[in-house]
Amino acid sequence: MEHTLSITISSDHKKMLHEIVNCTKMKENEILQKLVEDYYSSISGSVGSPKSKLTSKPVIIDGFDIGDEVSDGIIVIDNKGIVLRINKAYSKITEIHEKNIVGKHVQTFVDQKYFSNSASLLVLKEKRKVSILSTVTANKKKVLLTGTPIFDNNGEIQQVYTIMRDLTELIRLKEQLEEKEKENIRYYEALKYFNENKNKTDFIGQSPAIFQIKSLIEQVSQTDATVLITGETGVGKEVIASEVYKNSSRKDQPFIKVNCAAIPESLLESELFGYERGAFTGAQQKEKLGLFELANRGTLLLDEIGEMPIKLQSKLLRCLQEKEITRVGGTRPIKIDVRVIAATNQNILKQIKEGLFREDLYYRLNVIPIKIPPLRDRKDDIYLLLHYFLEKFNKRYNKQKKIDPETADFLTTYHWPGNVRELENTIERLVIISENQYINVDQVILTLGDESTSNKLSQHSTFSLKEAVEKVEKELIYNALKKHGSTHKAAKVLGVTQPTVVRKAKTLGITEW
Ligand SMILES: Nc1ncnc2c1ncn2[C@@H]1O[C@H](COP(=O)(O)OP(=O)(O)OP(=O)(O)O)[C@@H](O)[C@H]1O
Repeated sequence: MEHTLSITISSDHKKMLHEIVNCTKMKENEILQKLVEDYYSSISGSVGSPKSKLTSKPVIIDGFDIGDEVSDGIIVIDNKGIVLRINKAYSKITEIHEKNIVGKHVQTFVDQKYFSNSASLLVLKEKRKVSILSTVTANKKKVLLTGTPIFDNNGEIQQVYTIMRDLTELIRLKEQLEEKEKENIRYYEALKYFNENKNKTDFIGQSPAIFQIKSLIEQVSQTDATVLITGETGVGKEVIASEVYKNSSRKDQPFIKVNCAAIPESLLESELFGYERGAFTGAQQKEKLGLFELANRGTLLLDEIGEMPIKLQSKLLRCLQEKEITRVGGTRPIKIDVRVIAATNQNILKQIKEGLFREDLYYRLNVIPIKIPPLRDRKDDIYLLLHYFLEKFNKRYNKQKKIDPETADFLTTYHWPGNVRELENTIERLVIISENQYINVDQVILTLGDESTSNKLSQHSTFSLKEAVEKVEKELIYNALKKHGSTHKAAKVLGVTQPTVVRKAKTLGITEW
């Protein structure tokens, strides 16, 4: 049978109840229910009732000891600052055992730097309720302290009770929320960018460097000027050459690409300039058109121009200056109308110094220089590109893989020695091999490890396997600690437990980060 219990609360108790709600964030009826339960159990004499606690511990709030039932810490001091009692949660948060604090002056703990400051002492000084933020030194926990004075009938402070709320979880949630919000903004921007550029381009990027290159492309596309594109391998030199072509008035004419490094030296001349019938032993009966002639009225990309044999460079220079070519074995100059774009990942100026590249050809090619910075120097683009490739490969392999913010963060901080090509290959591999919907940092590390870490290590053949594993572990743990600042966060990122991080850091000699 159910009974309805009606409770009448005095205005003093109402005030108190209100403060407990404020401090503990429990609901009013939850607190009342708890009090009623305690009351009933006190009548039946069970341990933990207000009465039984009252006999062993000082009063906390007007006769009711709710202390051990709540998750917030509670400390009660008398008007001299001596600690009368703490609840279990207080011990848990501060890692101070009840027997080590009860009976001592609270100032001792501030002096010994257990806490950065004390709300209880402040209440004694200011004789009013105060709320402050403090840090528990032992575990760096951020806590919110709300100290409330209890006055006697003469208006003197009798006791102070302080509620300690552990903000660690709250801060973590707040950080997570902020990260999610940032992620949403980035997603939104990436989506907006894709929608705006969907049908326009395969050239992704909105870093300041890429913006500049885009506006340069717009300007040079309208001319026939020779363009020299430089940058490390995989930065997108060919992509940019295509953009110049697609934006130019020659876009409906041929676009021919030739990799000067891929064609044997003996064949390159005839590939580029063609040959006349019977020009050399083995030449076919019929004449052959070279790539310059095939690209007539269009655009020719001379990729890896730095690899062009010096002998051929003078012929190329003549062709660019005279706008005509002579086939191998021929004497007749043939007029051509070709826009030349050259690309290289070599340092041509160094090659000039070493006598490997003609200076006059360099200046002839370098009319419009486009220098593409490495991917690691344009972090804004990494984020866009990784989502672009994720979408591309999800579509190709019919998957719905996602990248969590932490992983995206990691990918933006990685140094990408192989630039966009390496990022593209990595995302493709991750989309294929990842078993979960979310691609995580561990998988990325393993995938990158396939190529970079293991390659780097295999070059150091003096390492034993154990040493090599330790080296990788040390690097990963150190980087995670440095980036995330705490063993807890590092453990989460590395997908191991926090004690494992602490233990491994110790054995690997990581003492600071
Ligand atoms: N800005 C970009 N947007 C989209 N894809 C890109 C971009 N830059 C590079 N890529 C992709 O990265 C890969 C490598 O690009 P690309 O071949 O143009 O590099 P590269 O600088 O010419 O390399 P290499 O010096 O080795 O010839 C290609 O698959 C290309 O589609």
